[in-house]
Amino acid sequence: MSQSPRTASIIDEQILSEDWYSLKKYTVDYRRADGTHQTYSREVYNKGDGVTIFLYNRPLQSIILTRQFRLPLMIQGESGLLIETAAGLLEGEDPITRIRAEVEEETGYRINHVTKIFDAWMSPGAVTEKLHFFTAEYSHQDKVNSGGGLITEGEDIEVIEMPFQQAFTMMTHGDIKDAKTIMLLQYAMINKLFDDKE
Ligand SMILES: Nc1nc2c(ncn2[C@@H]2O[C@H](COP(=O)(O)OP(=O)(O)O[C@H]3O[C@H](CO)[C@@H](O)[C@H](O)[C@@H]3O)[C@@H](O)[C@H]2O)c(=O)[nH]1
Ligand SMILES: [Mg+2]
Repeated sequence: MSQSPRTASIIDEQILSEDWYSLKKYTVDYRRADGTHQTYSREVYNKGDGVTIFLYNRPLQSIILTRQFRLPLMIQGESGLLIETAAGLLEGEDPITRIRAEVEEETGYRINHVTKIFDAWMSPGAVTEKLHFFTAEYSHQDKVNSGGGLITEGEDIEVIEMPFQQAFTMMTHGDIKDAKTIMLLQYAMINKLFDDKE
C-alpha cells in the first residue's frame, strides 16, 4: 500500500473548558489526499480512556449488568436510565487494575482473572477516549459487597443479574442500547462464551 499523503499538524490550540474534563478547539493544517492544504478547526473532548467488561457465569448462563442514570440521554428526550456493562474511566491507572476496582465498586464482585479482548475508539470524531474491553467469569462466591458505585461521586448503580439469552433478546428488541454493551453481547455470541467446554 502506498504511503497516504494525508497528514495534519496542529497550528493552534484553545481551551474552551477545563473543568471536570477538558474541551479544546484545535486549528489544523490538513494535507488532503490530492496534496492540497486546508485549514479547519475541530472541538475535542478529553476525559481520558476507559475500561469495560463482560461478566459472565457459564454454568448459570447468566451475566452481570448495571443500570444507571445518564444525563445526556435525558437531554435527548429519554428517561435517562441505561443498562450497561460495568465500566469506568482509567483515572491514571492501568486498564487491568482499573477494571478490577471498577467491577468491585459497581457490582460488588471481586474478580481476579480478566481477559483483554480488544480496544475501540467509541466516538472518534470528537472524543479522545479509547475503551479497553475485557471479559471475566464471576461466581456468587466472589460477591464481597452490594456494589452500586461510589455515593460520594453521585453514583446510584443498580446491579442486574440476568440470563445471557434474555439480555441478547433485549438487545435485538432495542431495549439495550449502550454501544459497549451491544459489542460485548455480540462478542459473547460470536465466540460462543456460553457453550459447554470439556
Ligand atoms: N462533578 C462531576 N462529576 C462527574 C462529571 N462527569 C462524571 N463525573 C463523575 O465521574 C464518575 C465517573 O464514573 P466512572 O464509572 O469512572 O465512569 P463512567 O461514567 O461509568 O464511564 C464509563 O462509561 C462511559 C459510557 O459508556 C464510557 O465513556 C467511559 O469510558 C467509561 O467506560 C461519575 O460517576 C460521576 O460521578 C462532571 O462533569 N462533574
Ligand atoms: Mg461507571
